[in-house]
Amino acid sequence: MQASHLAARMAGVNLTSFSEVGRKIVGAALNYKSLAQDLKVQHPPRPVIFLKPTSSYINVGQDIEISKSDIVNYEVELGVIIGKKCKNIPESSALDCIGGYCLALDMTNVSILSEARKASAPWDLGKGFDTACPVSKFIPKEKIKNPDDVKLWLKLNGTIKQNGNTNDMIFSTAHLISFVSQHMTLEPGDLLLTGSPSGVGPVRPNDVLECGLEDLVTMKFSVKATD
Ligand SMILES: O=C(O)/C=C/C(=O)CC(=O)C(=O)O
Repeated sequence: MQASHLAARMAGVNLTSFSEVGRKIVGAALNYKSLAQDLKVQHPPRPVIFLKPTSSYINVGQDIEISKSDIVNYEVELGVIIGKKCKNIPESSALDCIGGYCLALDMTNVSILSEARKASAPWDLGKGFDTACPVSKFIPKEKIKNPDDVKLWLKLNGTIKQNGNTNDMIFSTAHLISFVSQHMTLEPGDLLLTGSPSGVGPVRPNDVLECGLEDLVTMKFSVKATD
């Protein structure tokens, strides 16, 4: 068993149930060069971090829920599951904090988020609505040798829309963990969303999203209208 998985066990956290037991979801926005280019934004000088509540988690078999009047984007991401308590961790040892991984969708309510950005207001409502964080099953740490070189893809209704690699990230996985740990303690079971490659776009009710990470996992979610 990996040392960080063991540390989590000793802290009473079963990482395979991260979406039930984890206490926070920390996201990094605009962390891919290709997406920054698509959106015509400058590379951020430091990671742009937001939080999603854990009530936004859904697992395979549940539906993404949106209002017909809102623009809601899909964003496929590598999720890092924290395996041990991390506070003020240097980048050189940050990868030791990883307990495992998952594939995640950072569903984003663009209607709300763009208004928030214009008003320099917080991103929470755009990122944290119920069903905004669909996740795969837990992927053991040893299955991914290098989190900064992992292929990920997404299809919308069978058409490929995102096809990226984490080697396109602006800030590495270790940098993100280290940076966040200088500001908030990361705990076993927490999820770090590492950003999304180019090709993000909107979903409509009855759409089906399918995505995958290397040959490790695929997952499928349907979109339903709440109104
Ligand atoms: O720029 C915006 O309004 C929103 C950007 C995002 O939602 C980007 C991400 O969350 C991401 O790059 O992963």
